[in-house]
Amino acid sequence: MDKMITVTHLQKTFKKTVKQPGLKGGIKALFRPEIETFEAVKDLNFEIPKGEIFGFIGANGAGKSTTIKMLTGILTPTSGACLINGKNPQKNRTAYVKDIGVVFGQRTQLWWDLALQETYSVLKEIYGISDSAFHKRMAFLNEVLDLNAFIKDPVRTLSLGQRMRADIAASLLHNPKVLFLDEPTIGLDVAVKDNIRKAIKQINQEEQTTILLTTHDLNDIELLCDRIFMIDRGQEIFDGSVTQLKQRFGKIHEVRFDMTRQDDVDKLNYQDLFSDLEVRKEGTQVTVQFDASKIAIPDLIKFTLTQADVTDIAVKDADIEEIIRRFFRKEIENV
Ligand SMILES: Nc1ncnc2c1ncn2[C@@H]1O[C@H](COP(=O)(O)OP(=O)(O)OP(=O)(O)O)[C@@H](O)[C@H]1O
Repeated sequence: MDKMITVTHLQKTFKKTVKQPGLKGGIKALFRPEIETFEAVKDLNFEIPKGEIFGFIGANGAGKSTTIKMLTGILTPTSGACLINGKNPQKNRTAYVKDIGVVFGQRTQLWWDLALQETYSVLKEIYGISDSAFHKRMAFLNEVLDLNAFIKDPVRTLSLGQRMRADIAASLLHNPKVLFLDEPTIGLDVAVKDNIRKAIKQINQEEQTTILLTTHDLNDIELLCDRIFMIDRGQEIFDGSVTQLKQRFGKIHEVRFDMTRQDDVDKLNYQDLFSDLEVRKEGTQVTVQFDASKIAIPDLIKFTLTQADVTDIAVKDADIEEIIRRFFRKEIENV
């Protein structure tokens, strides 16, 4: 398969001035600053084939943004290299930006006061897109992202979900080969997240766009990513499929039941009906961790309610931080 992104021995070191506490420390830092180096990205190596949705995952501060900034040409690596569609993002900047689209979920690249369609017209000029190519492209993006209902509205009046769809369309207007999506479903409600995911999947399948996706949402990971690459403190800790991720780090869906009677808790046996789940009992609280592709939540809840007097139910999915904690717990256990 064709390689679209190649990252070799990529490193980024930041220099920070260390300031001792107090006025004396402040003055010393001013005249004789103590410089500390901090390795935000350490020796990353990966290859992404054309058309893959690559989940780039890590806890806060792991080094994801720093890596994306190097891949998009905003930051220069301290050492190592990245090659995207055969181009070096730092060297072939003008040619390179035509190959990539970037969406930051927390920030918009759209002009706040312009109507959405005017924004697209401006981008058309910036990218030098011909009239016919532009109309064809807009028709496709309208179909996938359903922009028509709000395309005449100023960006500032759009809901967060509409704005995200509008931002994704803007990043795809020039038909890039690679799309960088940073937290595309952040802050959206479940139904809207679902729409965005469907659109991302459709674009990837119809156009073979290579997508590098950063997300803290495990449903994004499960439903979208062909492959997961996890980093912690700038270093790779996992590279594999979602199935391998689950095998290695455990189940990611969790339901917690609060029960009135200890007796019920003691008698409760999920293995009667279900296989492949993990049950933890603590006093009158029972926590079940399971794989949602094998066990449906309503079945699990129905079974529990027929077996025990339940006062509270909480459905909670493990988050990235929890998965990484599990990773380090396992590492310690295996020492
Ligand atoms: N310009 C900079 N100068 C100094 N340190 C920096 C700079 N940019 C990032 N860092 C540090 O590098 C580390 C990695 O940051 P980065 O933003 O890449 O993490 P992240 O994985 O994207 O986190 P988040 O999920 O919170 O966005 C952090 O400890 C951060 O404080």
